[in-house]
Amino acid sequence: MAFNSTTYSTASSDISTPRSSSPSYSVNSARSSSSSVSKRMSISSRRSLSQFNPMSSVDIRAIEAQMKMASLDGLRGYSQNHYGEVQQYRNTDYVPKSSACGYQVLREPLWNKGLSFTPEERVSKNLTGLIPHAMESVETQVARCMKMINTRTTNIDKYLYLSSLKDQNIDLFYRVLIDNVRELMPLVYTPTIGDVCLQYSTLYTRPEALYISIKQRKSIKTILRNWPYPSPEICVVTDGSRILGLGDLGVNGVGISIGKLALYTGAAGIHPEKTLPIVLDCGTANEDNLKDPFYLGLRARRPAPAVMEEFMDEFMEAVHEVFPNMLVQFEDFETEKAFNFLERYRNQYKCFNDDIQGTGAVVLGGYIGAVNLSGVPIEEQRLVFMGAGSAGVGVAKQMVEYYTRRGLSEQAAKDKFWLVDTKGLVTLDRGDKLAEHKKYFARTDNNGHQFRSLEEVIEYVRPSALVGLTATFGVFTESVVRALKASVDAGGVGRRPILFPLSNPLTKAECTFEQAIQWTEGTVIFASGSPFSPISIKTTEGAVTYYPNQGNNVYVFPGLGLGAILAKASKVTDEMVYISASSLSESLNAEEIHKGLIYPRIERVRDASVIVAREVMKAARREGVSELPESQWVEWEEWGDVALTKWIKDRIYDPLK
Ligand SMILES: O=C([O-])CC(=O)C(=O)O
Ligand SMILES: [Mg+2]
Repeated sequence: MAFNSTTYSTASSDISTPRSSSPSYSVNSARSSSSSVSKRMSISSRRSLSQFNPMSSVDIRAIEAQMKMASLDGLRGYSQNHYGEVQQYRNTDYVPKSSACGYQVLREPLWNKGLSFTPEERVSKNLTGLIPHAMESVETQVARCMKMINTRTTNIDKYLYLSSLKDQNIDLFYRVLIDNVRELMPLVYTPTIGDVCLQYSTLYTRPEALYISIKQRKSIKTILRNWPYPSPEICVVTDGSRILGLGDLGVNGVGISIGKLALYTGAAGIHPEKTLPIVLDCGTANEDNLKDPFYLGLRARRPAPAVMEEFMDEFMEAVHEVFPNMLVQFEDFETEKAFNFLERYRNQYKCFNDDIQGTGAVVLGGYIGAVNLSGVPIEEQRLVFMGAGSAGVGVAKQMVEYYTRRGLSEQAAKDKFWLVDTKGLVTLDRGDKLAEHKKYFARTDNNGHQFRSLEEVIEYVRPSALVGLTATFGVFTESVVRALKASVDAGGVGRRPILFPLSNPLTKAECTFEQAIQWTEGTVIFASGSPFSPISIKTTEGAVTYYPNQGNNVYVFPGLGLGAILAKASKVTDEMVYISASSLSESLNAEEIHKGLIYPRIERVRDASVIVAREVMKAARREGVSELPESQWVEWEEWGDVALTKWIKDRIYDPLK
């Protein structure tokens, strides 16, 4: 493979006044020609600075003053709390005054441009000799990274390579991720991130998040102010108590906050400087962690719920005070806490819960498409949910909303759902103390009969769709899936069963794609939480390829967050969440619809996020929670979606382009 490359010579001794004399260099590629490179740079610098304005109202004069201070103070300013503000100049004409500063440019992941620095920048930033001579196109650098990833044999090693790239050159990391999302998303996110969380204490080399321990609860504001970047706008916070389907991982759960935020940037273009991963370290019930000599968290049991609630109140207040614009995404809190905190804070702060609302919306988004493909009319849809935790109940509630918007009464909509947990069908008269969040869906029409197994429930309900959110591998057995197919077949020829084994990571999926295809003779409409590969089956008429769908909340939370931020929403309303689902279902292109997919291909996740963000923004405005000026909305109303879409696209991060 031949890559574009540029050679040049610029010894600083050749050039006494860098800005007035041009270095000599020869260029092999039109794309990398000096004038086009520097032109591109200056355009991207301007764009990059202006990107901040709508999202954080940066005061340019304050920045200029800060720049002066930074260049006067040299590296001293860098180590202070507010050095992050200096970083906002990385794409402006900020010129470090000493070669030590030049070295610092290479050491700061948000400034480092790897081998993309132009000859002029190498001189003006005192980089000459500090990096290899070659000036490479972005494509070449991305190809090198992919080669390095592909030479590693384990997914954890691939993850570690990517993580260290992120630590050195953020722009390149995101370019590599965005351009290779199908291959790399499973590494920076589920399923690999699950293994990373399991081993986080051992893999740890450097901090990447805020670690707020319950022992430091009086210092939360100070800790938040220690974050180096000045005005983050989105944080993903977990207490590690239910990481994916892996249970309580304590402080090691921080990997999920880091992974989700990588996707806020990769899948929706929120600038990396605006993202803040947080773990609340409140101890753990995980014995393995408590015994592990490398464990990095508090070696204590989790506090009583009331104490946790006080701590959470303090955290939310502190975030609001230190970063008033912050959108808080709750992630992987165990079920009771997840529901409690969402209810407690949703009207007071800008926040949402990804497992209840994000998963709810993404599954609804896919279900809308699946119903159309299934041939089972809406009136005949009957859904069994295996798993009645935060995700199960969150998904079912979004679907109730879908049905009420189609004219059903709330009761009739609710009656379409049968939730099953480890004790069997959730009924009001089951005789155990039902958790609060399960009561809404508890059946009362069971005539005193209790159904203890999933098979019994399927036999009784004869559903059209089966959704799994149990965090238990293999719960959808052959007999369960065949019974689902039989009940759908009984309704008429050509009908297709909907089967969503959604638990993460892959080791927790309720069944595999291959099993689902085999047990339904290929008729299944399938979506899983973590990605399965397509399957080719040889038939007498040649090979048939079946494509799975990934019903993961990555199709929702980045766009929902981007929309809430750009709309300057004061809170995230139910309508905004619902719209994220319905707009997702409308984001497929003709090719995807033709292929029978129910989600856009993952390569198009950024396109889908823009659509979701746009519709979420409009919903925020309808709901009266957008704090954007009215004149702006009036203008968009005149120009329609095209103008708003362009406005969003102009604000999203697309590195090294
Ligand atoms: O992280 C994911 O892949 C989806 C999710 O929120 C979960 O499983 O808790
Ligand atoms: Mg989650």
